[in-house]
Amino acid sequence: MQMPTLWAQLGSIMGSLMFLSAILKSFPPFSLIRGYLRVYTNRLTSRLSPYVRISISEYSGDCRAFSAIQTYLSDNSSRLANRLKDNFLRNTQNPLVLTMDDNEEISDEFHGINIWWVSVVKSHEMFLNLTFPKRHRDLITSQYLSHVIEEGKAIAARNRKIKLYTNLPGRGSNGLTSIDWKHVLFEHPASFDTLALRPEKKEEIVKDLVKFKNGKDYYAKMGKPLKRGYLLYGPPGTGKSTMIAAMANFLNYDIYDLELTSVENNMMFRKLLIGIESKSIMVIEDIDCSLNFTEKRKEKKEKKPEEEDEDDDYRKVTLSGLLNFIDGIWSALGGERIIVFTTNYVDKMDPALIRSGRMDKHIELSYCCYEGFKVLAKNYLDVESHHLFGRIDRLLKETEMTPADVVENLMPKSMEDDNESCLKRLIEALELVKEARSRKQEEEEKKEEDEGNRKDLSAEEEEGEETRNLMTLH
Ligand SMILES: Nc1ncnc2c1ncn2[C@@H]1O[C@H](COP(=O)(O)OP(=O)(O)OP(=O)(O)O)[C@@H](O)[C@H]1O
Ligand SMILES: [Mg+2]
Repeated sequence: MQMPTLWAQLGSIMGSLMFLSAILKSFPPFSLIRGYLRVYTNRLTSRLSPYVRISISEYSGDCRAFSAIQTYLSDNSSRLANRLKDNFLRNTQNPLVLTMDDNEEISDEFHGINIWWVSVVKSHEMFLNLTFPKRHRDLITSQYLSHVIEEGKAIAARNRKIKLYTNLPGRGSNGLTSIDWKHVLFEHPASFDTLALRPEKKEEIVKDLVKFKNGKDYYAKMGKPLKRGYLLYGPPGTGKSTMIAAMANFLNYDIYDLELTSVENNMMFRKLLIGIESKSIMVIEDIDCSLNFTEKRKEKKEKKPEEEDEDDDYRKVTLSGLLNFIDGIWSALGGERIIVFTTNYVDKMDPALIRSGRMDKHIELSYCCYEGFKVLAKNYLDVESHHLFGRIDRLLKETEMTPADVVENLMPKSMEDDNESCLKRLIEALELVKEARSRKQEEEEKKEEDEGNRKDLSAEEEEGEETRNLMTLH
């Protein structure tokens, strides 16, 4: 529905009066008259008009509310507006967002009341002008506007695409190494449904995440910052990275994959940490290796003290720097943040880093269990029961195979591969692993036995020697 024409015409009369006043502007004695003219024409139109116009500026008030209104209108504009403006938010990796063109009009309806929105740009400032019948002023200002803001926020949350950030080193304008987050859209299909894990463990993790996500009030009451730390540990190929992807998809959080080895000093580190937005998961993979690297660099430097800067200790990324960050800076920033460390060697971890309170939850990812296999069979073969499942269950109990290896054997390799042949291939692989394992066990037992025999033999020899010595003494 178009804005009422009578009032549009009145608007054009006003425009003419404004034009007249602009001409008068060039004559200084008339500038006063011009001012009065504007005030009175505005008053006259607003008195006579049965409509009210509210103007919302992008710079006044709550900018989040403004952007929520924009989102709401953008969503509606794809249906309602005649002309659309393609607007790539920030950069081209973001999805195409359609927004209102300048001076584009959009009509909306609320409880049967017609409302018109117009976007106007004046001196680089954007305004969203809202026109509605005067008699509904209370309803529009109290209910409609909050409805638009809430709806806009909900649309933004629904359309939010997860991003994967990585810290890539580059050269700053001063020629020095600089480091910043670069992102791509994150389109990993992993979810807790497709994760091969014991159901009770899966449930426990999901519950923990839900509690965190809904825990804003609880954390505020406790005076705790809204952050949670997880340590994922287990052999390669057991799903640590896959679980991070599942967590991000579940929470709809961005991932910040921090490559610690390319962070040269604590200043850079701080800069990166401050650049991490709320609703995010910061990941440091293979934390044992990352920290070893920095420790080694420290050792190397310590050998040449003459080369060290005065504040060198401050500049290096150290374990204590990392821990300080976890305890301090980030908490002060507010927002909802999760930190995940992964390692293949939990025993090698510095106890200070993993002591309780630092990482809230330690999650072990281990070899594939039968329940995990069933999830993988459903994911990759779309099969939920099969006469070979029983044999696979027994073999998985007798031997150890990572979910990654199960996937590798289970995946169809050609068009001729059917469920039976895929499952048989997995059985063969499991039997090979089992055989290799029992051979290794036998070899170890034999080695132990040989060592035992050798020890007995040398003990006997020693005993014989002692007896001979005693005999010569006598
Ligand atoms: N628990 C699992 N559930 C489902 N798929 C899995 C699981 N573990 C491994 N996979 C499969 O194996 C591949 C490798 O797993 P992933 O990269 O998550 O292992 P990882 O534990 O992070 O290994 P690494 O220690 O080498 O980083 C995944 O792409 C996925 O296909
Ligand atoms: Mg990994």
